[in-house]
Amino acid sequence: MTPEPSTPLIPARSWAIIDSTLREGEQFARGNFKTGDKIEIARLLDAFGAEFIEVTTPMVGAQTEADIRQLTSLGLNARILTHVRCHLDDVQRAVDLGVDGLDLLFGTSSFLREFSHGKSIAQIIDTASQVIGWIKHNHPGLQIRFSAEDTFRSEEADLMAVYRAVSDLGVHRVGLADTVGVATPRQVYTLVREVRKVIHAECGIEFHGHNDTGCAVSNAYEAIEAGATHIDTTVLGIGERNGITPLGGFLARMFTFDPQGLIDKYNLELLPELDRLIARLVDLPIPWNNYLTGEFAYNHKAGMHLKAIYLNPGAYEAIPPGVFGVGRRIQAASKVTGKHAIAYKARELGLHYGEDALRRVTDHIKALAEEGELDDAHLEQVLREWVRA
Ligand SMILES: CC(=O)SCCNC(=O)CCNC(=O)[C@H](O)C(C)(C)COP(=O)(O)OP(=O)(O)OC[C@H]1O[C@@H](n2cnc3c(N)ncnc32)[C@H](O)[C@@H]1OP(=O)(O)O
Ligand SMILES: O=C(O)CCC(=O)C(=O)O
Ligand SMILES: [Mg+2]
Repeated sequence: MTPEPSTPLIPARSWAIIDSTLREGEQFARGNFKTGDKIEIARLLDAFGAEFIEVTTPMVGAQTEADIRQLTSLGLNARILTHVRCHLDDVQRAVDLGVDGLDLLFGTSSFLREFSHGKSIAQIIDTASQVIGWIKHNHPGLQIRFSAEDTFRSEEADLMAVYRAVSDLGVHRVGLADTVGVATPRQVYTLVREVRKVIHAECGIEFHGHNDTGCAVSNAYEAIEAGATHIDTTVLGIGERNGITPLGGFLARMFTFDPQGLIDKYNLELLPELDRLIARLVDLPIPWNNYLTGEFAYNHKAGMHLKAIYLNPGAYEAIPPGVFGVGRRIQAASKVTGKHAIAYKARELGLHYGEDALRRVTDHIKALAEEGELDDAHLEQVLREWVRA
């Protein structure tokens, strides 16, 4: 059963995922994928239905370059993009690897202009013009994206000059990157609206958001509300520092607006497998409170919740877990349980109590559970003994 969409509806067809597990994810502390891992990740993302897969720059080295060739020869439906500096050397090394597009970037904040590459805004625009001009002339079939790294600590006038210039040069997308995860949802919304005004109508807008202040999912959502067309994600949110918008969290957010649109576009039931694959490869557990797939993401415990959950799970679930291939857990035998949950459990065992007996057995179970949850066998034992008593 899918819930009624809340308003406003944001159609899932209005945006696409650029999954960067194979690029931003390689910048995660534990991200060090081998060739076989990369193929496994790419195939599963493709089976899931990710529209784009972003991979690391071939400038990393010969192995990465060979891996990109392998990935682009797999015949995936997902388009493969490589993330490269706005430099002719990098671009020329990337164009013959079979990729569908290049994600160019240049830092525009004073931090990155001073401490990363040392270029002024005029020099950035000049270099972008040479690099983009070269790609369009020599490889007109390639998609080009230009991103202003550290967008949200850049001067708005500088950003508008850069975005207008690259849009005039014919890029397919511009990127806004919250590189240090400092942007608020309102800032993201406002800036995307402003960028929309200075770029061509057919130019897409991509958002890349880090999660340092916990806003990566909400910022991605606000970007879309304001007109962004592409969102960068990684599986489990892995990336530099504490990562970026997690694929699962983003899907959970967007599902509430257009459930059927997501079901039509993606094989959502593959999400747990994706999360498990990345958790295994980075040798970390899936967090207990992970969106949708965490061990307790669908755990129901309090008596007031349980009464309603048994009647209709939608009472305490925004998203039906089955759609994402996960199950719910009913924790009926805790100190915060109630008589409805106990009656339900008893009925499952073919046991029935009168009103008084139900109250007493419930109170007995609550008291026992003061020391901790009763497991299923213990609960069954108590319920059966109570009938005999
Ligand atoms: C926010 C982000 O995630 S951005 C993406 C980050 N991704 C990566 O760094 C990819 C992996 N990186 C690497 O393998 C290496 O850093 C390489 C191959 C790209 C470069 O390695 P090195 O030549 O040894 O340089 P190093 O990494 O120390 O320094 C970065 C260089 O990139 C330059 N640079 C930084 N941003 C840009 C840009 N947008 N466009 C062009 N050049 C840039 C810097 O000026 C510096 O070059 P310099 O030494 O001539 O000043
Ligand atoms: O290229 C981009 O848009 C994003 C680069 C990046 O990883 C970042 O700025 O955090
Ligand atoms: Mg990043």
